[in-house]
Amino acid sequence: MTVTTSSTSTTGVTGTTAVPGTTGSGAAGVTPAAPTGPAVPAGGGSTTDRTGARTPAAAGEIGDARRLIDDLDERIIGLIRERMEVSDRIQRARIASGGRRVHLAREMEVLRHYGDALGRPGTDLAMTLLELGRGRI
Ligand SMILES: O=C(O)C(=O)C[C@]1(C(=O)O)C=C[C@@H](O)C=C1
Repeated sequence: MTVTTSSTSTTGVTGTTAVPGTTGSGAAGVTPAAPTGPAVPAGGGSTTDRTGARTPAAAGEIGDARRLIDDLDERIIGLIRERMEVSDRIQRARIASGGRRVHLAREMEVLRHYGDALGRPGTDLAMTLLELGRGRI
């Protein structure tokens, strides 16, 4: 199944773009443009492009900021992978010494660290990082 979203550039050109992960084939997840959506949002107003902006200036700013976010996300993913490797190394050492994979007291420290820094979503993030490191328990 392919889900498409309607988009209209600030130049008024309307097309469709596949939502990532919803295409059955195609590496880039992009389907050929086929005009479907309205050129003007329901309820009036100016045109929007794929950023949701209503002006070219805002679209440019959002596009620039999204590139920064994509770069940050790539670095975050790299750090997460690095964390997983270090976590695996610790667990192997503990298991080889006769200990258990999981060390709950340490997990509490990690959860508190993220919770103190980022609040409840930080605790959730730490739970995910721990799961990535040692699997589900
Ligand atoms: O610090 C440890 O002892 C680890 O094994 C690493 C780690 C983690 O990913 O932070 C993973 C599993 C443990 O249950 C606790 C923490």
